Amino acid sequence: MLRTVRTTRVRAAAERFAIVASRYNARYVDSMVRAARKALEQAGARVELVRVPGAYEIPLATELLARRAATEPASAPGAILCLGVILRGETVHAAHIGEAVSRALMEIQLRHAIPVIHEVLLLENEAQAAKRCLDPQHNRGLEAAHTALEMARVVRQLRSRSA
Ligand SMILES: Nc1c(NC[C@H](O)[C@H](O)[C@H](O)CO)[nH]c(=O)[nH]c1=O
Ligand SMILES: CC(=O)[C@@H](O)COP(=O)(O)O
Repeated sequence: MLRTVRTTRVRAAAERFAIVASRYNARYVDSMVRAARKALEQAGARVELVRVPGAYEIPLATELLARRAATEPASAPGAILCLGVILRGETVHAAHIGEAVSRALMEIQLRHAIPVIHEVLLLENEAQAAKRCLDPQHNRGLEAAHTALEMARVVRQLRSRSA
């Protein structure tokens, strides 16, 4: 008897990534968001975008996304991309924000074992921002997407080895 075997190709669920991006200096941050989102979606990923007022608010949204991943594994992102632009002004406020955000993002990454991609840029002036956010050759949002894709793979591989 001829038996037909029907193979069902089950598409792996599209990998998820989250982007947390500040609205401050939106001309530059939005360009990074567009580049990151395009690269991730071209890689077949689904992207959740969370916008916050300024760079200083990025860590809280990142922490809440990481906590949700712990209680809802299906929502766990392969990585969280943090995008922002901090421009130095007349005071040390910019440096304080940059230092606090960098420390917080590293703590979140290690506490939750979720890659947190840090592209919250502390810059001297708009020329530096234009080069890193508007120039396709140097767009740090694209860099963030590539790093996110690679780190998601690294974490998957390490977890499968220890399983
Ligand atoms: N000056 C910039 C800020 N300042 C705002 C802070 O991020 C924060 O929203 C405020 O201190 C209230 O908590 N934010 C940026 O992202 N970039 C800047 O250049
Ligand atoms: C990083 C900022 O918040 C920036 O706008 C602060 O500017 P200033 O140091 O001139 O108050």
